[in-house]
Amino acid sequence: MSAPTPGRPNLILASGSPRRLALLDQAGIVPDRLMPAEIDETPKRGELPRTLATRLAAEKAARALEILARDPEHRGGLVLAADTVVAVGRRILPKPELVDEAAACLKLLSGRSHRVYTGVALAGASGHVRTRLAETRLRFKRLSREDVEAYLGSGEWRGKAGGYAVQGLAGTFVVKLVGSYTAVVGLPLYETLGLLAGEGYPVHAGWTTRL
Ligand SMILES: Cc1cn([C@H]2C[C@H](O)[C@@H](COP(=O)(O)OP(=O)(O)OP(=O)(O)O)O2)c(=O)[nH]c1=O
Repeated sequence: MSAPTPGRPNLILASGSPRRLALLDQAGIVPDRLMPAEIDETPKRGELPRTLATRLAAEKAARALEILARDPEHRGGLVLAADTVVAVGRRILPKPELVDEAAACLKLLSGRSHRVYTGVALAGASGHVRTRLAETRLRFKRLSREDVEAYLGSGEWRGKAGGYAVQGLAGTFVVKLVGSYTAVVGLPLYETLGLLAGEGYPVHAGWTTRL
């Protein structure tokens, strides 16, 4: 995807999420390759939301590494993955595909505080996986019937953790956000750049003039 820079490790983004790619781009980082990783995202019995987000991020990175290991063209590199979980207390909300599921999420989030946990994982060339977690607390306004109906009609909830996307229309629901906005959208940039820098990735190399 980008011309390789001498001495820079290859970066593989183990994600099919256009938002994660856009967030990396916002940080001036363009991955060399995309390798979405399909894994079972079912929570374990009694698993805490924060544990789930970290575990799934690590599993996505490990799964992409496994696939890459079978590719003779692949010469090591860093594999980055993330997972976002929305929770009210210990209750983990789904990524709705059906309108009824999305309506149930909005009902639960209306007028309340909830937390968004985004785990980010970076597998180094040796296969060792490091993880970081960003926890963000949000409070939504009390949603009116019109809010809910209009939002459900927008379709923006589909496939999003908790049935909303803060970067879209649901941004109008947020009364308060404490933590990382980029983590809510899907990739915590502070934590991600920390992991990349720790593996020797030149995180500022793409910070050229942008006018
Ligand atoms: C809460 C919230 C989630 N989301 C999205 C981010 C993620 O794409 C999705 C959570 O699902 P994830 O399972 O974290 O990610 P994904 O399956 O979409 O992508 P991949 O595993 O290939 O990386 O919800 C938003 O876009 N905005 C938000 O405000």
